[in-house]
Amino acid sequence: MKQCVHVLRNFSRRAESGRSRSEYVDQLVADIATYYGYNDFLAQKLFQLFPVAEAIEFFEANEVARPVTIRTNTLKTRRRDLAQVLINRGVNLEPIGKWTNVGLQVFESSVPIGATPEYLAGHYMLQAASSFLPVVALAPQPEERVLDMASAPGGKTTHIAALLQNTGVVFANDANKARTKSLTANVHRLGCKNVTVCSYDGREFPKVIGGFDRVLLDAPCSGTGVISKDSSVKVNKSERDFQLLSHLQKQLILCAIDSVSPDSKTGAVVVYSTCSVTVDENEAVVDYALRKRPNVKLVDTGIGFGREGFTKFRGKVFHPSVSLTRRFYPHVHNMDGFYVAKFKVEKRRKPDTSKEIAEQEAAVNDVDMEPTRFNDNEDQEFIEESKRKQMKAKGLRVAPRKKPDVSASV
Ligand SMILES: C[S@@+](CC[C@H](N)C(=O)[O-])C[C@H]1O[C@@H](n2cnc3c(N)ncnc32)[C@H](O)[C@@H]1O
Repeated sequence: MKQCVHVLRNFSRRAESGRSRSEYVDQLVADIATYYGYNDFLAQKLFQLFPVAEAIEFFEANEVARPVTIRTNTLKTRRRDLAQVLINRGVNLEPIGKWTNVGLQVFESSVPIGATPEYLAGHYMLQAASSFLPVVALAPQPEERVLDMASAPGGKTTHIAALLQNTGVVFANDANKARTKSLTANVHRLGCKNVTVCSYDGREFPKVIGGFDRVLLDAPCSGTGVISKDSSVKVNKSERDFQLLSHLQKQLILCAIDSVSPDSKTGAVVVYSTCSVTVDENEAVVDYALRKRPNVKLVDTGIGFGREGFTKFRGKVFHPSVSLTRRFYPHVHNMDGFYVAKFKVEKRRKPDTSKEIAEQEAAVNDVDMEPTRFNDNEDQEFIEESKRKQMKAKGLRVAPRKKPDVSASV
């Protein structure tokens, strides 16, 4: 691998005669896949995100655990007080960084950090630093109505509740009912009194309830930002998984936008985040939302660091404002890979024609896969598959899959 990287950094001077650049790249990606244990498809997909030498840093960082971090629950204590109590118990810790005033990094501990009396009393949440970011961007204000559309197990819900100072209301939704148990447990442990837990498919909003000041969509994703925590991602994701996820994310983001009241005096904000680093799940979804909902615009996340989102990627061109979105990487920021985009929602211009009205209404169920084009029948198959999964998750009976119509293809 080192030899290939060396050559690719100065190809014209170092390449063996007769060997093309793409031969070296193919060799390097194959070696990465073998050495780090990825399937070829994912190794290639992740490799494409970075310049050659940086790609190796990214794959290397995925082999190392990120720092253990906790978030102070300001509904029950202050960071300084919590730090002191934990130090007295033999925990070696330090504030995370200037960008958060509630995070602590734990270096070592003589007690299990997930079972101290302070943990059980809800004084803190064990939470990755990257998970604070979407809520920092959301910046909820006291008395607001907030929807956390995919919220289990509640790291971000409880953070939102704390920033609301237990005023207003947080609708904490998750399509997976089983996961709402841990969500409810965390809501109780942390003493959040302004949270309503519910379990709908996010695509049912805003029909279920709408008119929120702010909506967080911490979307279901492939988890390519958290490979150091879950190495199964290295081998269990295929191209089809990314297509299905991107499709679902596009549907959910439109519903998140439509659930916000543009008349909100304090908010009218949507934050979209994933713990994935792929463009399909991030910039492509955000760009899709900008195209389908002309009443939204991207704004600064307010996080203050992070790499700019891509405005161009492998032949795809996104809206220039996508550079306002932020990417976080394990090898750069020493936190899980993450992506955060913040939208401001404005009043919808009245659609001029009935055709426009129909188009706006249909967009959620009829996600186009642009700029990559897909066959409509295939799309239908993905939608059906995703509906089946949702029904199964809700414990509903699912009809057997339809057999493909072989006669039609002969
Ligand atoms: C990244 S996790 C959310 C983590 C959570 N925000 C937190 O901070 O603890 C994504 C969640 O989306 C939920 N989910 C998947 N499909 C969904 C859908 N169609 N509607 C709503 N939630 C969905 C999953 O059950 C999962 O809990």
